[in-house]
Amino acid sequence: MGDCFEPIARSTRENQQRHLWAIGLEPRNENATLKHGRAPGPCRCCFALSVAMTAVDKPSIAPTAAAMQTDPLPRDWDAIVIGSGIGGLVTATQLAAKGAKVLVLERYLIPGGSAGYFEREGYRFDVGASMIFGFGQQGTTNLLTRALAAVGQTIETIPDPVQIHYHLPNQLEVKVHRDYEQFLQELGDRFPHERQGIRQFYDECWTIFNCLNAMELLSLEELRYLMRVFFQNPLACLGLVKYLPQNVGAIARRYISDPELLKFIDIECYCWSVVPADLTPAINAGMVFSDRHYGGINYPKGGVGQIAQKLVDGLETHGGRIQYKARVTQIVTEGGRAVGVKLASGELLRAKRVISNATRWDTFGQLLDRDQPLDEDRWQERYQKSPSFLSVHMGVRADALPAGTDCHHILVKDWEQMEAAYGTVFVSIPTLLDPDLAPPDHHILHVFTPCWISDWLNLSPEDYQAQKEQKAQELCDRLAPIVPQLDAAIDYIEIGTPRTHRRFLGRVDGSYGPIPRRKLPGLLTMPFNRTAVKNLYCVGDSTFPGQGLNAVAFSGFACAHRVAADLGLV
Ligand SMILES: NC(=O)c1ccc[n+]([C@@H]2O[C@H](COP(=O)([O-])OP(=O)(O)OC[C@H]3O[C@@H](n4cnc5c(N)ncnc54)[C@H](O)[C@@H]3O)[C@@H](O)[C@H]2O)c1
Ligand SMILES: CC(C)=CCC/C(C)=C/C=C/C(C)=C/C=C/C(C)=C/C=C/C=C(C)/C=C/C=C(C)/C=C/C=C(\C)CCC=C(C)C
Repeated sequence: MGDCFEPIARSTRENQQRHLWAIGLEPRNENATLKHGRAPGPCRCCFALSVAMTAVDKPSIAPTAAAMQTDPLPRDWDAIVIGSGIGGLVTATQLAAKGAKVLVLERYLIPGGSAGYFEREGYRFDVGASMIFGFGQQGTTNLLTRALAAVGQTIETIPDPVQIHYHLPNQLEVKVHRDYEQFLQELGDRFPHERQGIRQFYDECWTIFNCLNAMELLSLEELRYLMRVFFQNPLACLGLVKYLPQNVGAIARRYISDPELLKFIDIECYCWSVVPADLTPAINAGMVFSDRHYGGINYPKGGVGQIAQKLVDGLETHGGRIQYKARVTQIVTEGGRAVGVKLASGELLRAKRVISNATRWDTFGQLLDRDQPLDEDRWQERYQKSPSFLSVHMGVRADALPAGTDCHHILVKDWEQMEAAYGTVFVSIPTLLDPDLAPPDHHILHVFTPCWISDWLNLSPEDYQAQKEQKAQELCDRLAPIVPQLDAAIDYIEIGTPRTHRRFLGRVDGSYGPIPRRKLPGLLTMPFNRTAVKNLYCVGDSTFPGQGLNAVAFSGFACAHRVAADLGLV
């Protein structure tokens, strides 16, 4: 177990490369199952480490060589960021680039949160989805490209020619091609009577996207910025004002009446917002439905985990620091203002500003040292936790995949079940884009489906294990349209449940994020970054504009801008 217990002396990069994300180690590592007689995969040292992390909670700093030569930790930070999800890291890097002294505290061993990775037996698995927006080269909505560039980093990416291959009820097979016209043609061929409505609907989404993509994207809580963008681009601003309170379902029904096509628009939304079109904000739909054809879906070479790693590299070269195995247990306030945080080790760290990348439920329900502010009660009355996921990570023989298989798939058997637990199946095969993530002649298959943590509580270890295996088998059986002989081709399999997501991502109930309890006015009721507690900010998917890497990157840009303005740095 020595290997993993030496991160203090290692560079961040080495620490991360040695790490194995412990998704399958819940509650113990025997959940990893290998077929074809290879020895069980997860290494004992990492199991020990994951246990050590929760049991001992002894923080360790994993500085780069450059950072190791710098001074010891300052006593007073300009900003402390709780959590190194992409929202937290974009905030931290933006602040560091503006000259702030920033410390990121991460409870886990590597950065990235749901955009992290883990390695087993020569496979590098993405913890979350592998469908990445925000890596375009033009406009202003390419927020991942921009966040990296701001701290001198770039990532090689691989373009995905098809965003999603849908396998839907009534043999509705549709591919969302990167080429917009090809996509419209294919969908129109299936619904020829709606050809015009289809174009009008998606074109209106482009109108939204073009407004966003024409302006600098910063904090909507900063009046000087709002005035500047308004004078620079009044029409785009007014366009966004118009769409902010709208959901996309109403826009779709303006142009489309075929009920099956409206169901298709629902799954187009559900697969990233986890709610149907009537509950999905129009601005987010405008982003997703257009950017996939503009900047495109691009996979980072080396896996999704590269994004967080490069942001950390950029943070450290700009004087920021990150501390791993540093679980924050309390946000400390004095006189009603946030003044610092307490770690599980008992250490108290002070900062002028505290920024939480944990979910709002965790931030205000668990971490804040005083009663939850009334604003949060109101927010919880409007938004609820989305389900979590059952995730099956597999290594499979390459010859099992038919030629021409696409990277991302969605399967729904029965429209009535689309929103039900286990109703929609998501599939990512990132090795079709980056073969280096698996051993030669093998692929990674990440299959996941929404489900609630309540299904996985109060089970004995044996029942928990048996339920995992049963549900994973049911999921695999549903993959026949994509991988006909899957069972015989599996080389490695590991199953994560909502409990795994809760434990290793630190997300309440393993939730994917907030979803509206009922129809709300678009994005209008999503909170920005400031909170009711002075000097405490939130960032990530429980802030405007919600889930998604590009969305939380926006939230990071906005949060850093607001904090920098409050610190007098802009
Ligand atoms: N394809 C995609 O678009 C894609 C892929 C992966 C992830 N995602 C999205 O990324 C979004 C999540 O990003 P995010 O930035 O909001 O957060 P996150 O949940 O990914 O990261 C939060 C981080 O905070 C850490 N943390 C939580 N509580 C802590 C505490 N008390 N002390 C120290 N650290 C703590 C966690 O360990 C984690 O690393 C989700 O919306 C998800 O959908 C999208
Ligand atoms: C001045 C005046 C008067 C006024 C003002 C107005 C204004 C300016 C306004 C503004 C606004 C803004 C800026 C807004 C923004 C927004 C944004 C940025 C948004 C974004 C979004 C994004 C998103 C939503 C994304 C998402 C994504 C996702 C979630 C993804 C996911 C994925 C998955 C999960 C899938 C998977 C699948 C398979 C596997 C198949």
